[in-house]
Amino acid sequence: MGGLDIHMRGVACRHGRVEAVADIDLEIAAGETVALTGTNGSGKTTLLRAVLGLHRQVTGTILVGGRGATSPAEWAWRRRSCAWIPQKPAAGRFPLRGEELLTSSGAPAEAQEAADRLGVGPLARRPLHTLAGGQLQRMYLARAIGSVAAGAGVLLADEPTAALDFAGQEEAADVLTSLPVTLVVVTHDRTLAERCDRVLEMAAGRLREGR
Ligand SMILES: Nc1ncnc2c1ncn2[C@@H]1O[C@H](COP(=O)(O)OP(=O)(O)OP(=O)(O)O)[C@@H](O)[C@H]1O
Repeated sequence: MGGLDIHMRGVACRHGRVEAVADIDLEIAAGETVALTGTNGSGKTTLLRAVLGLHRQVTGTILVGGRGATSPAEWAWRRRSCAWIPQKPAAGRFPLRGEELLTSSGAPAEAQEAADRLGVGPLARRPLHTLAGGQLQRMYLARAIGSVAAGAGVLLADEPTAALDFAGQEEAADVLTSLPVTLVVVTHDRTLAERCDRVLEMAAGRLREGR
């Protein structure tokens, strides 16, 4: 199994005066699949965004594949190494089309093939904001598959099955847990959590091992 390891020591994240994440120590081995569960607002999204450098008010140490990120070149490496399925797609200034999202994976042909397999290939010409929630999640999953084909060793997925129908949830769980990467998936979906090697629970910004 491929993948990169993740190391966190004393990680804390603030949103202004709100301490969203506190005192996180975590080791995830290369190729491990980890479900991150917990109450709403407990800091799960903030923690994933911190790994990607999308959240700036972060202290402590985060290493992916043994490498920290400070310089723009290091952050560029981190973003290539970590495929990302966001909870809410960023609203850009211009409507982004499906095929642009797929191309942003770094492996457009593989991402398009994955979109075809997931049943959203023909929708790739449409602006993303015109897709139904489940179609959009499938498009992001296809982009993540492209990112892995392009060399990402980690997949950070934020509630990737929340908008899917039952069959879609099963299919997405199969795809997510069989990719040759380290998976950290924020989810409230028990079936997906049960398929992961470890379940971690967050409450009020702190982490504990669920099983
Ligand atoms: N942009 C923001 N500005 C201010 N506070 C924020 C912002 N984003 C998140 N927060 C706060 O940080 C805390 C953690 O939020 P976060 O989105 O990380 O939680 P979560 O565990 O992912 O929740 P959910 O399961 O509901 O998606 C919450 O108290 C939230 O209100």
